[in-house]
Amino acid sequence: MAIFEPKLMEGMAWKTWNSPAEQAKGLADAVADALREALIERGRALLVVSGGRSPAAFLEALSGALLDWSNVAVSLADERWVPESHPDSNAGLLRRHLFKGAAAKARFIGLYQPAASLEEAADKADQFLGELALPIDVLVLGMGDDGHTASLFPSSPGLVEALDPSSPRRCLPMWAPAVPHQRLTLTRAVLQNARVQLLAIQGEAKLATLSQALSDNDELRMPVSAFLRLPLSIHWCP
Ligand SMILES: O=C1O[C@H](COP(=O)(O)O)[C@@H](O)[C@H](O)[C@H]1O
Repeated sequence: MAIFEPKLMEGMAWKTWNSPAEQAKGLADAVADALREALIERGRALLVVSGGRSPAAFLEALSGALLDWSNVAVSLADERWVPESHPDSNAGLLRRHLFKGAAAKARFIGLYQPAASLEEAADKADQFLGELALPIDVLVLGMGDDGHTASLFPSSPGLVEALDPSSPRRCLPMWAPAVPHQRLTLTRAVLQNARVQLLAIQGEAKLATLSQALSDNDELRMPVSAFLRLPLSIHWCP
């Protein structure tokens, strides 16, 4: 199969894996190495991962990594506004696939907050996320077919504020076109300073979306564009 690799900014890294299983293992190795480096340099590490369907195998592989999980804090790039017991909860995804064995010792700082409205939940999450020792050491982003990343959705009210690189907000409410519509996202201001930035995508449709985002460079139409620069490494598999 001829693999088409999109034209990247000079220095940005690209890795093609043969299968989702190889991608999951390779990504988990890269993340574990970066966490080990942070633990050596700072004695602690902050990992932020994405939700959705595709990260399950990667999270499983990462849960087996040999590292000092008791000094690792884990948070989410975005969350659906549902409690952890809900099947769509990203926190629930982490509980099922990452926080097992030694990785259960990691400290989880989630985004979900019960509240009367999504806006109030985002305000509460924003306060609570003050506990994060920023900057993020390792960030693993995903991407939807519409070019959203985290829960930075092209059609959502509040997107301009969430993409403001100097916003004082850590978390904002967002509206997704797919259920569950109500989302909480980390803002670009927090995400953009991650020391190690990885984007994991699978399939030809996402490759086409990524190529479009790289050529258009229009953050409001495809918010992933905001992150398509150094130090991002992109991991793709068919
Ligand atoms: O809704 C979401 O979708 C994207 C992509 O998810 P995937 O399962 O198609 O890889 C994800 O990155 C984002 O965190 C999530 O909330």
